[in-house]
Order: sequence, then structure tokens, then C-alpha cells
Amino acid sequence: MIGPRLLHPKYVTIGWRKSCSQRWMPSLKAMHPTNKAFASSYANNDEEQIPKVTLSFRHDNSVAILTLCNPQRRNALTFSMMEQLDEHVTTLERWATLVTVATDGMTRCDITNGSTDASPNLIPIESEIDSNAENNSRAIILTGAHGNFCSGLDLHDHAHSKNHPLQSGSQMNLHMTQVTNRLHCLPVPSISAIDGHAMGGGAELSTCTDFVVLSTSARVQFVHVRRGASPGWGGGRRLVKRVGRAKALKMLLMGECVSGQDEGRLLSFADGVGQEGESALDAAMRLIVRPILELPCSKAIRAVKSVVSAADGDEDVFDSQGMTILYDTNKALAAERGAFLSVWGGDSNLKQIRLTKEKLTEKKAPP
Ligand SMILES: CCC(=O)SCCNC(=O)CCNC(=O)[C@H](O)C(C)(C)COP(=O)(O)OP(=O)(O)OC[C@H]1O[C@@H](n2cnc3c(N)ncnc32)[C@H](O)[C@@H]1OP(=O)(O)O
Repeated sequence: MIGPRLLHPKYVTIGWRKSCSQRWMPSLKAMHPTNKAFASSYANNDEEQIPKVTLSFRHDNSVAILTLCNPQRRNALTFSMMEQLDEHVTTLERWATLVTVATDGMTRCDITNGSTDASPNLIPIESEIDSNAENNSRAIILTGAHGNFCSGLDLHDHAHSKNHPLQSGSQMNLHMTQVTNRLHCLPVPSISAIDGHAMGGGAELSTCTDFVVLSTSARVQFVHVRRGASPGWGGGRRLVKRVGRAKALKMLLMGECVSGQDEGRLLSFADGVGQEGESALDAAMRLIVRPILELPCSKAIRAVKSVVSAADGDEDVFDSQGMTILYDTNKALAAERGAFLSVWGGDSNLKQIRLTKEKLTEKKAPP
């Protein structure tokens, strides 16, 4: 479990990058039903069925696990889940760069265990974040619950949340591009652990981690073009970086599917596949996390990640404070947004989304 020190108001207010919703949509929460009210639209008010993104920690807080959970809809992402993802990424930014030393100008104090009793005026020293040997954050896993990764945008939520700010393609694109790029830029390695379907936006999400591990049930498919759209959650640019131009075009245009059954296609998209019957989470732990946990120094892990991120051009995505996404300097990011906005909400997109929803509903209808 995450320590209480991370919830201390000092960590919440001082110096950290604010969540997307706080930054450019101050009244987002006020405009949308709370999770509780939202829950009432779910069968029997069953807590288990409420769409959510959870964050948990393992191995003495050194491994974080983000789990997408919308069990009735193959973990499709609702607007509320998009907001939760944003909040969790903010927590992970703190977790991975944890301040444990504080000062009141006279004394210095280790507040690793959340104790600020020595002086009420202690202020965390951010310059010591990276030199802090106590920060043992090492890896982040993004996965889905109940045997699926994510079936993209929740089309029912999308249809029924007309007043939600993320209903606007422009806002959804900004929010999801921002959140997924922040996840991609976190200071420790990240892994998508994929069971079952990763479709549309779900496939895009799988590109926002450093590694991808599949179980044999995994199917990753960019179905955007069949829905009259193009990637809108920041996944297009990242897919090209991951697999190269030709394969990215094949996946995006022809819907070429990466399957956990087909090792040949894994070569450039996935970094590993689990054994028959092994969950993607277990496979990710075995193939990527365990070797990382065996490394002697977490600080060196973060140093390597920063070298790779800088070489990859990730630095060009945010301004110098890491606050704002840079469409003016990052042309690929700007082009992806422009392309998405040119098709999302257009006639063809609306028609294909309607047909997809009808198909999903027909499947449910008794013969
Ligand atoms: C950013 C742009 C985007 O993401 S656009 C959205 C792209 N996503 C899609 O088009 C995926 C649509 N879903 C599917 O094709 C199938 O459900 C997939 C994922 C292949 C799973 O098939 P299968 O295992 O047979 O399950 P199923 O179709 O019976 O679905 C189970 C229940 O889940 C629901 N579901 C599924 N996907 C979504 C979705 N994206 N939004 C809302 N609901 C979804 C289905 O309606 C079905 O619900 P129910 O059990 O009939 O009530």
C-alpha cells in the first residue's frame, strides 16, 4: 500500500505537476456526476461493476500496478475512468520522485515515514528528489481486469454523457494525449500487460508504456479507421516509434492485429509473451519486473530511463517545467491532434460508431 506521507498536503500542493483536469478544466468534476451517482446507473449498484481505474503497489512499494476495470464492457474507458487515470498518474509522478528530506531553513529532517513532528514548518526539498536513495520505485504495470486489457472508448458512456467536457473530441484528445504521454515519461520503466482485447483507444493505451507483454489470449487492434477515425489518445506517434512506418501503417489502415498466439508478429510490437495459461500480469512480472527488482540501485534505473526518454525525444513533448504539452514544437503530436479532429465527430465517424453500438446491442439480443 502507498504510505500516508504521499497524501500529506505538502506533497499535494508543492511543486508537482497538476493533473490535466485541474490544469485546464477546473470545474470538470463539478460538471459530471460523482462516481457515486454514476454508480447508480449500474446493475444493482454493485460496487464490483462500477467502472474504475485502480492503483496498487507491490514489492515494498517498488512496483505500481494500474488496473483498468469496467467488467461489463471489456474494460472500455468511461470519461470518469479517464479522470481517474489522470489522478493516478499524478500520484505516480510523486511516487517515482519521492521527497523524503525536508527543511525549515535550520534543520533537515528525514520524513520518509511521514513524520513531520520535528518542526511544523518543514518544507520538502525538491532538489534532493533524485539524490534520494530511499526512493525505491522501480516499475509500473498497466493492465486490465477480468481477462481483457481495454476495448477503447466506452461507446455507451460516450453516448449518454452529453454534458461531460470530455465529450468534446478536442478535450478528450488533449486529456488523453496529456495523460498517456505523462505516463510514458514517468521516471521508471513501464509495461503494458495485455490479456484479451486491446482495441481502438485500448490499443493506443498499450503504446504509452516502455514495454508490452502479451498473454496468449491477447489481441491488439487499432480499429480507428473502421470507426471513421484516426488515433486520438496520443497513440499514433508512439506506434510509429515502436514499430516503424510501414508496420504502423499496416496496423492502422488494415487493422492488422497483434496476437499473443502469433509470435512472428510480436517481433517489433511486443517484448514478450506469456506461457499458455499464464496471465499477462504474471508474465510481465516474470519477464521484465523480476530482473528490474534484482538490480542493485533504483537510482541507476531512473538514470537510464531519463537517458532513453531524452534520446527518444520525449522531452520535446512538455514545456521546461513539464507542465504543458507542446503542440508548437512537437509537430508529430500536433499533426496527430489535427488529423483526429478532422475526422472525429464527422459524418462517417458518427455513422460507424452508431453501427458499432448497434452491433454490440444486437449481439446481446436473444435470437
Ligand atoms: C478512441 C477511439 C475508440 O476507442 S473507438 C471504440 C473502439 N472500440 C470498439 O469499437 C470495440 C467494440 N467492441 C468490440 O468489438 C467487442 O466488444 C470486443 C472488444 C471485440 C469483445 O468482443 P466479445 O468478447 O465478443 O464481447 P462482446 O462484444 O459481447 O462485449 C461484451 C460487452 O461489452 C460491451 N462492450 C464492448 N466494447 C465496448 C465499448 N467499447 N464500449 C461500450 N461497451 C462495450 C458490449 O456491448 C457487451 O455488453 P453487453 O454484455 O451486451 O451488455
